[in-house]
Amino acid sequence: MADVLSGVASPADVRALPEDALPGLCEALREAIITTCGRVGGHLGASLGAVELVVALHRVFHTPQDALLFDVGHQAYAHKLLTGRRERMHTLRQAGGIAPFLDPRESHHDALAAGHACTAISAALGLLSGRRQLGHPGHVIAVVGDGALTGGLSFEGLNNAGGSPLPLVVVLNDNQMSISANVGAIPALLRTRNARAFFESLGFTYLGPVDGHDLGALTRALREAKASSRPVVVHALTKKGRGFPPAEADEQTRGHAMGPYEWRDGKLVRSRGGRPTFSEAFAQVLGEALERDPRVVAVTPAMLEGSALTGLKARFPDRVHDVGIAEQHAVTFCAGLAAAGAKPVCVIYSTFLQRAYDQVVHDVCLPGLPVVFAVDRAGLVGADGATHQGAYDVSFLRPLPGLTQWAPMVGEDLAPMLTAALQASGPSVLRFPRGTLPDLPPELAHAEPEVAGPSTGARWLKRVPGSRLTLVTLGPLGLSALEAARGEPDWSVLDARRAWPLDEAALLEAAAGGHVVVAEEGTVRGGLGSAVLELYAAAGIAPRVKLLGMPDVFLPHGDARVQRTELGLDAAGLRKTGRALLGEERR
Ligand SMILES: Cc1ncc(C[n+]2csc(CCOP(=O)(O)OP(=O)(O)O)c2C)c(N)n1
Ligand SMILES: CC(=O)[C@@H](O)[C@H](O)COP(=O)(O)O
Ligand SMILES: [Mg+2]
Repeated sequence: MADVLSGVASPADVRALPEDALPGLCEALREAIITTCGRVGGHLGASLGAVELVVALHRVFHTPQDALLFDVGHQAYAHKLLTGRRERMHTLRQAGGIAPFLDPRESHHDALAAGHACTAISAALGLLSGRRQLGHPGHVIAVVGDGALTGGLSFEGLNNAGGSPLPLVVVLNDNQMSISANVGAIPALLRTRNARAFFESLGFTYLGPVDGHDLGALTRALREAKASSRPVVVHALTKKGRGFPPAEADEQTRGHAMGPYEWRDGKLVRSRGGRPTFSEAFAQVLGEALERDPRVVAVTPAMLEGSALTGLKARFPDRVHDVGIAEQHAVTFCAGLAAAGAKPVCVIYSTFLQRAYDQVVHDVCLPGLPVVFAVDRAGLVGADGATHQGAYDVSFLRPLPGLTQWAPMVGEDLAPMLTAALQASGPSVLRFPRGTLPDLPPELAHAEPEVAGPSTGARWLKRVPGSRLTLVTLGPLGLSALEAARGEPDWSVLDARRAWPLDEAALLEAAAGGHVVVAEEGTVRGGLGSAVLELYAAAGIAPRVKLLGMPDVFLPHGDARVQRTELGLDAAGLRKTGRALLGEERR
């Protein structure tokens, strides 16, 4: 089977295959996807479901002359395998390896980069319009999921495309799943005859529904779409996880994303256990808040699973809202809930909050509504790479008047910070990272009331009278700083606890020794470190300050722990920076 695939180095080879070789090609692609994800993890379910679609697209269209755009890009492993990346597929999502999503810098068969959902239709229409304006021929095809049709950006694209004469091809890959089961009215409509009327009324020719695993039917529909002189939608019905029974049977996500060790010897092994993640610990305290106060509600834009809210959704079906891939709506919906007197907690990944910036500014902060943003995946995210890094939330939220930004260091911080946020009269953020909860270090184990205490200011993790240097940190980095300061008798460590507003008195005290290192897992530019420098400038003092964090580049995929070390954010790196800062002065 693998032999069919090894003879395919480019889409031209796919087109050259006889029709009767295609089922074997699809089987080989599935085998390669399952093996790759088994070894290194990845977006298994969506890629398995799109195998026939990808093969049919490459049979009918000719990339790169024709531009093929996949929404998000998580369903496109077959496309990667058919476009010259097969031999490097084992490096998927690892440092220096094949990218998690699509990127023209990796292959000229990838028309545009993505990673966030709902961009494909707008991007494809822009590409087609630009190509036509510049006299370039070629078709442009946007492959979008049914989940993407819960997002407003997709509809902005459909509105523009349906009113335009350009022959954009939209392939709707409808598997009735987002990450979890898809939600809302539009996915329901897609399974009725009204789907045709819906797209036709938006100005598209509608082809389908077609069985998205029937190569012949798909190829015929795509050929018809290719011949169209108007915008056209090909509606393909697919099954997420197709061809891998454990993924097909996974009722929660149909194998949406798998860790590397979850499939062994043909069996799915869910390698759970160990310490809970920050998301799970947050869901636990959120559950307690939901129990305690009937006004509390939780809102997620399509990330029930990743945000560990599936259990809460089952327990509080009417108070945990999955609103679809609709970050802007999620935030403004929370504004409405808060205006009604409810206490909304918008649980949202840092990277996806970017899409709802105006809603945070205009709908929540400007009226000062008490919405709580639980900002998950804040900091390095690892394998998902540049599109998903939680790099910017502190920097883009810090200028907003009245918004308090909490950063728990340990799991014990979550409950008091959530309580403070729920009691506040204005908006708050709690930012926490991807990954498991850290252990309490011995220094703090005995001081639990202080660690878990209701203090609203910064927290001295180590306070040495007359210290020469203070490590100021945000979130779990406080633990690395504490480790770095062990054996350094004249270093103090201050956990800022909030990125904004600052605990000015504590931070001015931190500067008294003349040396300050500020470390955070967010972009250095505009982050906590910048805020500390602004404070010192306003106070007219000039300690020697070194800022550590995420640099001024888009950090690619890789192992987050390794990246943390490379950025000098582990204990050894912090110690080295502190010593260098003191050493520079000696010289
Ligand atoms: C703006 C944004 N929000 C959330 C996500 C997380 N996400 C990635 S894939 C996905 C589900 C997409 O569903 P669909 O478009 O139907 O594709 P499928 O996975 O079913 O093939 C979600 C919610 C994202 N990538 N971008
Ligand atoms: C493609 C996408 O956006 C999601 O599937 C994302 O990869 C989930 O990330 P987590 O694994 O951190 O939940
Ligand atoms: Mg889907």
